[in-house]
Amino acid sequence: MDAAALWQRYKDWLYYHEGLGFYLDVSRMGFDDAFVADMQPRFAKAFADMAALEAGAIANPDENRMVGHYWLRDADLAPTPELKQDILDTLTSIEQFASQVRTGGIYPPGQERFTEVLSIGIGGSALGPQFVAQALGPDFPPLAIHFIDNTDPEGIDRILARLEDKLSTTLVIVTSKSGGTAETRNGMVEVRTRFEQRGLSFPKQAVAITGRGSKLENQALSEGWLATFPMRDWVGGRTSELSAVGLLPAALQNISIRSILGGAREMDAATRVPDLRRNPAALIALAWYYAGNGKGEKDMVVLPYKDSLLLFSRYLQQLVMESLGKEKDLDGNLVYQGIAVYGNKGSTDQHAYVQQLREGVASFFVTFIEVLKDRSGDSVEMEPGATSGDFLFGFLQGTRKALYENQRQSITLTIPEVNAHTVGAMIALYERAVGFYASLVNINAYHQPGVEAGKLAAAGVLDLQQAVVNALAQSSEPLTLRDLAAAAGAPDQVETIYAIARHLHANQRSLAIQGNPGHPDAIKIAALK
Ligand SMILES: O=P(O)(O)OC[C@H]1O[C@](O)(CO)[C@@H](O)[C@@H]1O
Repeated sequence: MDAAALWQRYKDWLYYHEGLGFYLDVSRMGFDDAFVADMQPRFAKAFADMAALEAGAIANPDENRMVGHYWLRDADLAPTPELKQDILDTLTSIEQFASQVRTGGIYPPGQERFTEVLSIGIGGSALGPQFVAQALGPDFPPLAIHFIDNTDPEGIDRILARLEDKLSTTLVIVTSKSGGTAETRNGMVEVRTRFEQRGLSFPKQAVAITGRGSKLENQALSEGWLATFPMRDWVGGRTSELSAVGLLPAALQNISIRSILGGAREMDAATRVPDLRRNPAALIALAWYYAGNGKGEKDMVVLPYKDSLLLFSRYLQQLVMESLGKEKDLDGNLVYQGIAVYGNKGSTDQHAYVQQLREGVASFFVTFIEVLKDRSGDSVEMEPGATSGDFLFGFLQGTRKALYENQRQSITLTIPEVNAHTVGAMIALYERAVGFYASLVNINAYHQPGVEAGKLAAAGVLDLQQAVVNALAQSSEPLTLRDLAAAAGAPDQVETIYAIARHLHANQRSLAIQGNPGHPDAIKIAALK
């Protein structure tokens, strides 16, 4: 396509939202008019599905649940007056609680005020708050935020070491919709133990964000934690950023949660328009479908050219991959759907993997995110007429062009600046794009059956570990792996028992490996006395 034709295509497909100052360019995706025409019936269905979802249909049939994250930013949309009131009341209680904590009305025992927030959660109960904290957190927040989002002991120790002197003024938020996620429970127990070792009362400094009736909620209520906030069953973990999950930590950092919600609401209105060309989320879903042939054949590389958006790619990774990565479609056919998402930030990645993007395997399309405003205040010139921001801009444009010239496709999203309003809008944009795409390929975007298999397998490994330790304790002499497996009642699990032995040995717990661990058949395992 020559330059004039490309410019025409750019103008033909350019989407601009005046209120949000938001642009979307899909001109560098190679679809033609015939493809768009072919897709129209699928989009008609996607728009109808979305309207039904917003009206309260059971859009998550496997779990028999409504899908209501859109109601969080426009409570008038909630399908019943009770739900509407619940949303409004929760918002008010978040604002009141956060304001009292910030101003010292709610304070830790024996201290003037809370100075830190420690957020414990994983997946959808961590990624949104982490992304928003990095994107919008002020330089000097009233409460500095820290995260434990794994069951890695060293990771937990590192955070606790940083908080050591401030534990007595740390507000702990435990976030878990199910209230039973092992990693989150472990993080909570670890932190609680540290509190107790320091003579601090954990309940007096703890808040739970969790589902009604969950184990976590019961614990928080029975122990008299500072507060509990709800996670409703009609809000999924990966779409929970604009529920208490994201709003409470944001409000504690003095980020305007009304602006985040307002931006999302405005984007929701824009993505409710049942016309492909006038709907930015539909355009994104169209581009995804085209790029990957409706089967996720191309990965999505997310390249925000702004440091504060670094975690957006990680946030999108869960949103897109946990929603779209499904074995079966809604009719039960095996489809193995999904879109792989990765990314970091431009132009940093130019000096890492962009080499492969430009010249290597063409297994992807790029989503560029451009932010028009460079910084608050003036910029110095690095070279005559060129600031640091001009360089960043130039690298984005240059990479986009270089990729296109080598038949690598891209989408470009442009926002005026990173603020609460635009961040809310971006979250809403991708929530909707994922919903549309799921309709296009006929899958349930709102469940995650695959995750359960890994959780069950992990529990099985821990049961086996216990059986191994018990079997060794009853043995009067060291055992070969094969004999140990037989004694533990798991003769076909020798490899897992080898892994268990290595791990326990390295931590000097319960057993020791005798012999060269590189030769599994030659080693013996002895109980540690
Ligand atoms: O909020 P919870 O129930 O602790 O779950 C955390 C995360 O774990 C998952 O359920 C996957 O295991 C995600 O969907 C969810 O965001």
